[in-house]
Amino acid sequence: MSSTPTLYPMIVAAGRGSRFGAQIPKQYTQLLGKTLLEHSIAALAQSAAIHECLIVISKEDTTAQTLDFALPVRYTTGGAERWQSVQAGLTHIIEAGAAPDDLVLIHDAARPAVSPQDIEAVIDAAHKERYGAILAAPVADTLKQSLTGTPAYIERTIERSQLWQAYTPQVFRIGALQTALDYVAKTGAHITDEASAFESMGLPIRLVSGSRQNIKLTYPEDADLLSAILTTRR
Ligand SMILES: Nc1ccn([C@@H]2O[C@H](COP(=O)(O)OP(=O)(O)OP(=O)(O)O)[C@@H](O)[C@H]2O)c(=O)n1
Ligand SMILES: C[C@](O)(CO)[C@H](O)COP(=O)(O)O
Repeated sequence: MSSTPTLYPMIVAAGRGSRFGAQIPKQYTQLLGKTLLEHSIAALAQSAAIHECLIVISKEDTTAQTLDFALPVRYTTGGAERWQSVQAGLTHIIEAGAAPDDLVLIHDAARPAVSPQDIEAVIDAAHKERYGAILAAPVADTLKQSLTGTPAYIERTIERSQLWQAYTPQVFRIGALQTALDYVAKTGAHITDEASAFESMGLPIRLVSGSRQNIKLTYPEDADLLSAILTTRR
């Protein structure tokens, strides 16, 4: 394992934002006068460990290259699923010369409120791991599982003492992530984060407890909450 692995940051911004329901992809929604994508890159720029970023965009995207980012950026085209966008970004990074033991940091464009402290905590943790680490937060609410059917009724409560909600950044060894995503492609597994690819291979990924303010803009009501959080960062 290299003594000083290089860190390759990537932001995934090739989604449609269908649950947000705007006319434009949610990464271009304005909060406090800037797009979500500009906010998320500015958040990465606050980390002393990050000096540039690869942005993964959809092939129809004509907006990203008109924006003003806080970091030097490069672009590559994403895929239909989020993991395929990550895989495309990984291929770009490997073709640019990354070594298998180097690290890739993957962050959602939809998470603009990640703190520099949390970014550095998950990077530090990944440096100590064979495979990687992710930001997450212990589940704080009582979780219910519903019966099938409408209206929804409770079937049972899920014991939550070992439950976490996963965030980004997620940071992995590049060679191991490439193998894990190839495994996902071969098995056709449906995954919503890269840690799941390692789990499907029985490989350990470290959980790093982070701020619950690192929310993802998913539904319309998330916009006011994120604007309030970002206002406190000014
Ligand atoms: N094919 C995809 C799907 C998602 N993403 C990115 O992954 C992040 C988290 O995904 P999500 O919140 O699900 O975004 P969308 O897929 O755009 O939202 P939705 O599922 O509501 O359509 C977002 O920054 C999104 O742009 C991506 O790069 N490529
Ligand atoms: C990667 C992620 O943000 C961790 O919570 C989440 O899995 C993205 O899921 P989505 O369904 O693509 O929003």
